[in-house]
Amino acid sequence: MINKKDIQNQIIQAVEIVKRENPIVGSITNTVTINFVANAQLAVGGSAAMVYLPDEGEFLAKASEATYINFGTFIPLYEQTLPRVAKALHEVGKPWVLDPVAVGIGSLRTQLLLELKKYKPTVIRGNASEILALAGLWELEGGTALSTVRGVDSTDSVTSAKNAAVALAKCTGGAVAVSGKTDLITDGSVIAFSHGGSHFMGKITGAGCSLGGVVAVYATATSPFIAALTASAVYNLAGTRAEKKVDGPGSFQIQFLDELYKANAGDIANNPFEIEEV
Ligand SMILES: Nc1ncnc2c1ncn2[C@@H]1O[C@H](COP(=O)(O)OP(=O)(O)OP(=O)(O)O)[C@@H](O)[C@H]1O
Ligand SMILES: Cc1ncsc1CCO
Ligand SMILES: [Mg+2]
Repeated sequence: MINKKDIQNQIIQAVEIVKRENPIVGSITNTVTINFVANAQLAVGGSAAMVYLPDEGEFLAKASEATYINFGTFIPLYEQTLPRVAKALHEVGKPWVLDPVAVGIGSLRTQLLLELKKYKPTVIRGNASEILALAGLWELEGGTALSTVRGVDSTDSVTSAKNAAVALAKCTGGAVAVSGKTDLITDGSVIAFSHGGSHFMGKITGAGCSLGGVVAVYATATSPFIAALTASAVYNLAGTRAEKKVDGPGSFQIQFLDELYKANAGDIANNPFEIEEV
């Protein structure tokens, strides 16, 4: 039986370990939101390091405690960097988070996302359209054709990606997090729905990218499922709190970072969520 209190205790532990240990997390992420990703990782207690080059990525894969790989602004160099880094992570058994941004919009991006399947990302994080399309690309149940993706923003509901998320989690043995108005997090046998956040999160770029970076920070301290749930919970809590203090997306982004920093372990664990068994 899944026990909500037990999950909340694990969230508290993860938050406190991260704040105490300041774990180093390497990222290969898009140029649009790279600064926001690093700032969010620092705000929750992590230490950020961003790279592009293959050998530097391999170095960080081993030297850092977790890694974040985001496909946002794709460049040809990644044809070398990403498989080498994912292979290194798989071999040393370090946790890593995959954000398959805009899966399906180009052939190299598609080819590399197919290639990464065998390195089993610890957590896959994306919006509903990306989770549906990645499951389709990996030929899993619940997936859709790649051609449904139009860009980096979601056109599908979180609940429509439920079967795809479960299938992806069963395929990797890790966790999958689908973001939207309500976030869905699963390890393939349990599903959590995390509530809160703000409509302003869809009006700033990088809420999802930075969420992925923060999942990687928590993945240094706990299981893939708890890491993804903890990150969603602190995002939803900080989003709810920030919205009350601002009147537009510019000030929201600044206030959101402050609220990420100020959120304490107990409040994060108490952010509303429910669980169900698959
Ligand atoms: N309408 C909304 N209401 C509440 N929270 C939201 C809303 N839209 C997004 N969020 C929150 O914003 C965060 C990012 O989710 P989103 O689905 O926007 O990611 P994304 O599309 O990958 O973003 P990006 O690619 O711009 O980084 C999550 O924590 C999610 O809960
Ligand atoms: C807007 C945008 N374009 C490529 S990556 C990115 C950041 C959100 O995914
Ligand atoms: Mg995204």
